[in-house]
Amino acid sequence: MSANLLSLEGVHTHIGAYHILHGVDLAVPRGQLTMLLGRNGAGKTTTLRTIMGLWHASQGRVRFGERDITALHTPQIAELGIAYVPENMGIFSDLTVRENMLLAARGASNAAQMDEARLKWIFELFPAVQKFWDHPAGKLSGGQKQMLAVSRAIVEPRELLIVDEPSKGLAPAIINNMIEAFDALKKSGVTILLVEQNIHFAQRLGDTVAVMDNGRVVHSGSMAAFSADEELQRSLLGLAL
Ligand SMILES: Nc1ncnc2c1ncn2[C@@H]1O[C@H](COP(=O)(O)OP(=O)(O)OP(=O)(O)O)[C@@H](O)[C@H]1O
Repeated sequence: MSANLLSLEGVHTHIGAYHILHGVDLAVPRGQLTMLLGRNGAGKTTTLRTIMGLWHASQGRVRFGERDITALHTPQIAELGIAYVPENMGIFSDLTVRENMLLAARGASNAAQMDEARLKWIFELFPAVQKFWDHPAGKLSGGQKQMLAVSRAIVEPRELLIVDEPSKGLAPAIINNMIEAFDALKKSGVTILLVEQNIHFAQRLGDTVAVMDNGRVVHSGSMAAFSADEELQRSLLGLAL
């Protein structure tokens, strides 16, 4: 069994006439939390969308475990055990938190059919999901919406959880809650890939780091080594952690 749950090898992605990814090599080690960093427009979201089959690689390979998923369609990729929370979170504002959760739970037509132990575990990770269970999701704060989005993604067991900018626009206290929740998720054995702009969030949670620039991964390694190298951070991100 490979040490990497997910890997991209030489991935090129075109969006219409634009050549966006120029040979992305990325490894997401099993059981770890990998942070994908990079300046605005570096290609992070495009990389996530290519993994999920929302864009298709024009060259290169995406592997999930032993499987080549490069040409699969998004529902097949999700079915294999990958959950994806896009930047806009995909929440239905007019539906209640409960209804949003139900839509994500395959096979459950009412809350009583959702896996009770799993739901209890999600409520422990994200108490706001329980607190606002019967409220319209549109009324939740930004942080609560993000918690609901991640809860939806894990309502069914998944091997890999991919989240685009989970800390975006959140107040520091809420960011701390998110950090605790992702830490608990990681301890439960889920492999996680996060795109982040918040460098402190990245540093506190990441085991592994990959930095993108101009449609390529230009650095990868341990987060500890990256955190200790201010010069490298400055040259890749234009700032120090
Ligand atoms: N639908 C699209 N059509 C044309 N160009 C696009 C499209 N989506 C993204 N791009 C371009 O691709 C490049 C990479 O965008 P992407 O969203 O992947 O970057 P990112 O690293 O996630 O940036 P950010 O941190 O700002 O979200 C950018 O130059 C962007 O303008």
